[in-house]
Amino acid sequence: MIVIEAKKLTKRYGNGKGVQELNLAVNKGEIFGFIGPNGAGKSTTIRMLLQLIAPTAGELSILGTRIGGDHPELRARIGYLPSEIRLFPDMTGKQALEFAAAVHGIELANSPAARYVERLQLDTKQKIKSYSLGNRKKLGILLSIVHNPDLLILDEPTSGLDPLMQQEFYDMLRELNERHGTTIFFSTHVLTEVEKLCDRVAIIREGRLIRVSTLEEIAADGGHRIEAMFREPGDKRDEYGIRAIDPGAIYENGHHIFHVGSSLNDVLKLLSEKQVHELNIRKPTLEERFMDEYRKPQQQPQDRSVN
Ligand SMILES: Nc1ncnc2c1ncn2[C@@H]1O[C@H](COP(=O)(O)OP(=O)(O)OP(=O)(O)O)[C@@H](O)[C@H]1O
Repeated sequence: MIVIEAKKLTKRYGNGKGVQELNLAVNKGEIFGFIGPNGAGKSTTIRMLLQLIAPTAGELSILGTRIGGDHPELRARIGYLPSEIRLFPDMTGKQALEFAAAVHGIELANSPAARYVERLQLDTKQKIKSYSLGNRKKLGILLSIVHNPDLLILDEPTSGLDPLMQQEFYDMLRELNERHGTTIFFSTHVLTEVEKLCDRVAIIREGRLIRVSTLEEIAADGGHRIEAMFREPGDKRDEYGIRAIDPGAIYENGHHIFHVGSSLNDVLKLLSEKQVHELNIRKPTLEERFMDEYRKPQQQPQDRSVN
């Protein structure tokens, strides 16, 4: 079953920004990462998934319901953690959780949130106004799962959590996913988060989806990362023909960083004719592959495999 299905989903703001013709299919039980640099369109997409804003064009179905008009029944099946949570400051954590459970017509004790309060080491007797940023985040996470949603949407969920709590949070998400079959869709800038959690990842840039892949597919992309420093100072990308090999080549502090496909012959020939001061050739890390995807010159929209 497809839990999130977007076809040519578009949101255009008055300033021409937004997201353009997104095609996306997230399957039931997937942990799906949505990554992209600042301003790429992650929050805009999430707001459309939550029916907080209406698309300008395109189609969207959530949990088998075609979006358009009001769908209160869907709200009972979706959990959402916004990137910045607004909470009632004078409530205690426990009161907030009980309130959220009551809104959904359930007992807090029967909710998955009750199980995780202790795990996340949250003191729910304290008033929310005394909570640190990390504790507010923890409460937000618990509030988003109070009603055991079928689909959990998280907007930059771990910002503000220390590494130990992040790990606890990842374990919790994995457990929710395995025990309840919860489909999890989350946006992030944090690449290690994607690596630790996701089955598949969509990369968005400048409002367009540039890739949807499994992590294995991204890791298996062929190619080499080359970092070269030349005896002659300055940026040699054009003069030495480096940009002809990789239009996305970058120049930083005397280093020329570029990528080639599986064959190194052309680049070795080129380098052998120059005065090379330092050279490093290796397979890129997963993080570098993501950064490459961010930096790549914009391709024709949707010309990479999008499932
Ligand atoms: N209400 C709005 N009116 C006009 N432009 C907007 C509005 N909301 C977002 N934008 C623009 O749309 C683009 C996408 O923004 P969005 O907030 O969705 O990106 P994002 O990927 O969530 O970024 P970040 O990681 O910084 O939160 C940006 O260029 C942003 O400036």
